[in-house]
Amino acid sequence: MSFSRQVFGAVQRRAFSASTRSNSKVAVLGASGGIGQPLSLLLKLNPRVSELGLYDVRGGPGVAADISHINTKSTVKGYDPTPSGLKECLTGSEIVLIPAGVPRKPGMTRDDLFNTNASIVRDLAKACADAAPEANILIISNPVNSTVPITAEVFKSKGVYNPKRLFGVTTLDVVRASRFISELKGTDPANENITVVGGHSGATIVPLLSQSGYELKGDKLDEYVRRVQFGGDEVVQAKGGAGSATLSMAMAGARFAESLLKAAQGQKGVIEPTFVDSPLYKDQGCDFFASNVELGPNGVEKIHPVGKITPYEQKLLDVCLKDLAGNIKKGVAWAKENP
Ligand SMILES: NC(=O)c1ccc[n+]([C@@H]2O[C@H](COP(=O)([O-])OP(=O)(O)OC[C@H]3O[C@@H](n4cnc5c(N)ncnc54)[C@H](O)[C@@H]3O)[C@@H](O)[C@H]2O)c1
Ligand SMILES: O=C(O)C[C@H](O)C(=O)O
Repeated sequence: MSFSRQVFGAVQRRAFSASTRSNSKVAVLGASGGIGQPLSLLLKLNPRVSELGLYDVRGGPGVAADISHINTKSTVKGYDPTPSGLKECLTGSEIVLIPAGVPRKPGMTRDDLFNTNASIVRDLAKACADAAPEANILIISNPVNSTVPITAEVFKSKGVYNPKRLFGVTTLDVVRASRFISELKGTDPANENITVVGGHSGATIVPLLSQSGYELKGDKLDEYVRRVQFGGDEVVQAKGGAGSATLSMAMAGARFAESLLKAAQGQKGVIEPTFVDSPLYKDQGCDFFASNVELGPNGVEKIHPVGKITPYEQKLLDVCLKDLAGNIKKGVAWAKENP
């Protein structure tokens, strides 16, 4: 049963019927924010989650108190920004989602967030490496192309890096690519699943429409690709300085967490696009790359190659790899200089 169906079922039936393991603790770091709150709400509605830890530099216990009244079985606890609060929130977590950090304003690129968010993610990664070294770490904070390599460096420096358990969440790009093609083709977006590879910013986002069997030509194809690559900017503009995508991101983050939980609980063939430590383009300076990844009880089970693409898509990929290599290099260098 799909997650959205489970959510609606939960709300309507007041009880969950899913056969689930009872020990999946999930932590959200940045739980009071624009993404953190709806993401925590969706996780509370997920019967696969037994315990929710909600941490933020401000307001974690308030959000937790509110969400804890929802009549699903999981327990919820909020944590304040004390060293013991963060440690307690993380201890025993199977999944840690990190949407902590500042969002863009109009005119900014995701890379403009680097100076603020790099240290936020580094410090939270240190706490994760100490208190939950075996958890699946899901990085949402931008710029994802750099914050994921920063997290890897932190885990490496503490001797606990497991490349199979670190994920940059790029699900929103696939959600958008699927929704936008359904608008053009008049199909049900729930049945679309467009492959998107690369990274998570501008030209590093590469939708592979040809693999879905659809064909767009000329300006129509250019416009579609541009909309997928710059969908985030659409929301930033529309919010006029009040932040970036939060609700759609919460849905995407909850979907990815659900997929990891399904895979951990024994379901086979769970595939999600995600930005991981990947062999695919290491020879071009990209130690991390988003492609379809089969998930399993140990995190990354199998990284799928990009597959057959058109000459048009190859050009997009070439531009992507150049930009992405720079973003990754920047994150690694910063983490080494700012341990
Ligand atoms: N990966 C994606 O597809 C994607 C999509 C949308 C947004 N984002 C990114 O997610 C991040 C959060 O966006 P938002 O709209 O929720 O921002 P927001 O400002 O609404 O919320 C961020 C939250 O992080 C908290 N925070 C800041 N420093 C912290 C720390 N050291 N420890 C714990 N919490 C801390 C803040 O108190 C705040 O509650 C941004 O960097 C944004 O660019 C990524
Ligand atoms: O656009 C942003 O800055 C937020 C996020 O990365 C998005 O794709 O919506």
